[in-house]
Amino acid sequence: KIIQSLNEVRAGYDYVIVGGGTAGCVLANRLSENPRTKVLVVEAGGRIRLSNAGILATEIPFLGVTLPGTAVDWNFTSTPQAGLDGRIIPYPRGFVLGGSSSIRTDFATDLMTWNRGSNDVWDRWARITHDPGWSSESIQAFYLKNNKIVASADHHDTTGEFVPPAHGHGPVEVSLPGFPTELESRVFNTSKEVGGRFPFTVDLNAGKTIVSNQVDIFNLRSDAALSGFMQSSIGEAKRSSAATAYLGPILNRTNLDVLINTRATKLLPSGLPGGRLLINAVELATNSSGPRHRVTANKEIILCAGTFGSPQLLLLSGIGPKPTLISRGIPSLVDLPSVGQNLTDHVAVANYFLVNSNATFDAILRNSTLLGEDLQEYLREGEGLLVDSPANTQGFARLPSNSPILQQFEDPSAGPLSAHMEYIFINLNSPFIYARHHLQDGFGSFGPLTQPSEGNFLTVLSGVVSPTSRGSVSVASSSTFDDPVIDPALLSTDFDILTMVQAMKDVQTFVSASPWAGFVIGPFGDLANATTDAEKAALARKLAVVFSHPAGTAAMSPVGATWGVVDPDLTVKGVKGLRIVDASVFPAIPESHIQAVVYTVAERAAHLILNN
Ligand SMILES: Cc1cc2nc3c(=O)[nH]c(=O)nc-3n(C[C@H](O)[C@H](O)[C@H](O)COP(=O)(O)OP(=O)(O)OC[C@H]3O[C@@H](n4cnc5c(N)ncnc54)[C@H](O)[C@@H]3O)c2cc1C
Repeated sequence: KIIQSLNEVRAGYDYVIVGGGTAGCVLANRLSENPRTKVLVVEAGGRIRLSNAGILATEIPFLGVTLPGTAVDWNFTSTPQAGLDGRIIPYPRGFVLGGSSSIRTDFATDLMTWNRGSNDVWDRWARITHDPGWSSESIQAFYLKNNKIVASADHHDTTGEFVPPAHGHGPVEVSLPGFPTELESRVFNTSKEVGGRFPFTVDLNAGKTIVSNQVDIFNLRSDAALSGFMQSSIGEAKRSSAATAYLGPILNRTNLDVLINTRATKLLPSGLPGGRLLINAVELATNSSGPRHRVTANKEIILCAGTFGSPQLLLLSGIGPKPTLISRGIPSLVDLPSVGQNLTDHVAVANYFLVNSNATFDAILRNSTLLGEDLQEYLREGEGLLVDSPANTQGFARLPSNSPILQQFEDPSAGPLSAHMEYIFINLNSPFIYARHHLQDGFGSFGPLTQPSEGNFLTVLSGVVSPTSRGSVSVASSSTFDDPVIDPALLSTDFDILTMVQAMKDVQTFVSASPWAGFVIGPFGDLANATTDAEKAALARKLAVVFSHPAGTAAMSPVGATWGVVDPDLTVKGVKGLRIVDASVFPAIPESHIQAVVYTVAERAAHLILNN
């Protein structure tokens, strides 16, 4: 059940899970399957489905534009980013049950994209950690356990649009795009026009995100006249989050308590059995000056507080680089230099094109009355503009094997099945709305630019998915109620900026093909003037933001390694009784969107914990 008061917390549980986010909800579900096992989840944010417009918006697929800085976001920001002309960028993170799988923000970055990661991604993890349990073959059972394909928003026959055995029987609902739009036909016709240069993959989640190693490869469906191929975590026109898929259905278990609006403020040690620090209790508080409460775990404490929250809690508890701890006045218990290091994220730039159409969704984004009508329609009939995410085509590409970039730098990708670059075409998915509002695509406000007051737009996001930039997360004080210091060091390497320039050039090449003739008028704004590589690089630094995929700050490494934070079984090095399960443990960022990878890690973690 959900509990809201520290007085309702039992003195002890078998497992205490810190963070009711994406991974935390998976563990809450799996670890409480046995009714004799008592589980507590502690979540800093609140619950879903409150009578609050902002929280309602967490469920509605299209509303990527309505939750800037709301109560469901931690509202973090980065440090000034030298690679982004010194800009400070917003860093959204879910502050609600379901965590980051439950939120979206005004950057339209949350498209609920569902990517398993190529086989290379997992096989590289197995190589890095020396644990074959992380190989693509081994993790497949845990991937199949977390998701299933459900009907798309328009309930069309999706036979042939995905590979059924590549999808499972788990609680997260994943669907193909519903209603076709004119953008898709242009994307697919471009693929057909250039033929072999643009091979396609029927299902990006069947092991390969790349089908051959050439320049400008977009993984497009050759026969996709009726729908696109981006898979999204949407079911029955609603976001399928860790909260709705894993937690909601089991809240009646009497052995599970979910304490909301409460933070874990510190991990409490209780001795040094066998020379290893034993952590078996957590300190909890509802505000910075309020009383502290202690709760004990008989078996394990599992940190699922995310890429920023988990290292923050380790540091505040004296587990991390000794010099940092000393400088913050925190007594050092375990000197683990890698805590908070290796922060990696995917950087993205929105490429805007002016289009010759009055059918984009720009009008609706400019008009709160129209958006209000659509919300009413969604609530009344479950139909309309808001039923789908605003993007249905996704492409991944490798740099050409003869690219000067690869001659200059070692290939940072996981392997030939993985990409260096990604492209997303932002459009609209509902012919119903098309008929009503004459909308098709538009200006996805993604980054520092706001929507112009007039004009119709196509937005193509280009991203670097194999970045070599590495940043860090740290603490400024000894309190969990102070924000962590987040420095993703975006575009801080030559590889990343050169690859971003290549991605931006690819986008322009692609929309210059004949299917876009008469539709794309030309690049909009600064993109129109950025004709040289140097000008494109400058524009990237001016516009780039993150895809919100931070990872790697408590990375896995082999048993006995002097680097890394957790062993391959996700137990914290040098500590007993403590595991970390969330995106912080990724030893390398996948070359794809990462929520499905988090779910898969969490399913394997549950298996490891229960078989301990
Ligand atoms: C705006 C946005 C858009 C995204 N879009 C996509 C997408 O389209 N596709 C995709 O694949 N991925 C996407 N992602 C990334 C993906 O959602 C995350 O990588 C993933 O959900 C992270 O899961 P996690 O379990 O590591 O952390 P989270 O889900 O963030 O969970 C951490 C939880 O811990 C809680 N917490 C933190 N500190 C404490 C504390 N001290 N005490 C108690 N609780 C605490 C937090 O409130 C949160 O609920 C997006 C992320 C964001 C923010």
